[in-house]
Amino acid sequence: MTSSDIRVKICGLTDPGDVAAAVGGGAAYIGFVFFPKSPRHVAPSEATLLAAEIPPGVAKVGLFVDPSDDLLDEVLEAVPLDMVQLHGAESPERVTAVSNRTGLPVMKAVGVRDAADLSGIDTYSTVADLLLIDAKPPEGAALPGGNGLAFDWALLSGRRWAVPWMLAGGLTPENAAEAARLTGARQLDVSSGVESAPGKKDPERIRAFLSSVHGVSLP
Ligand SMILES: O=C(O)c1ccccc1N[C@@H]1O[C@H](COP(=O)(O)O)[C@@H](O)[C@H]1O
Repeated sequence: MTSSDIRVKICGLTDPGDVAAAVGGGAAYIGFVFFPKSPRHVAPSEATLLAAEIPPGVAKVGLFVDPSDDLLDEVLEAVPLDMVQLHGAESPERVTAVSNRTGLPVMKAVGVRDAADLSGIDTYSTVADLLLIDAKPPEGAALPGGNGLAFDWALLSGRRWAVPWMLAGGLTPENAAEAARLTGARQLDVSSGVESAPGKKDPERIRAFLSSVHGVSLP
């Protein structure tokens, strides 16, 4: 077992006070949601202002769901993103195309409900710079992520991929350390677990999440 600091992404920020809580608490990544159906959606102009509060060394991630090239261009013109997160049904070819178009590292989300879904992770490990292993949304869900739903973490036990990966789905300040220990994840992504209501981040929960994984011993 080694004790190491886990890198955390706080996703779906819409408010400068929440950005300050995330940065002050040691987040490695801040996520902005460019998906109008999400309660965490921000316009490019809003994200520009929030991004200005983020110091170098903390990565600014733009979350997109099956984005058009026009949307990618519009956002990238306004917001100095460091990474693109693709959270829709993008094919491996589309992941490569987005990477080439934006010139940014691409993190591809893969939904997991049961063991049969694990092959999807292998598929994207050859084209994405980072994998985001998230719970599959419930049937008919309005959002493909950000549902506060966890999957069976034991499915990932002992599994490794050729590229770095991040664990997401239903993480909270209460379960994040256990999730990291069980899966070996060295990076975690959280959205609804640090909110007081959908789209309303809670700075206390952001700080609690970040301190809960400090110094966790990993396999
Ligand atoms: O947060 C959203 O609104 C969202 C919308 C569309 C796709 C993904 C979204 N969020 C991502 O979902 C996972 C898990 O979120 P949660 O912690 O279970 O609420 C996370 O990667 C977010 O980046």
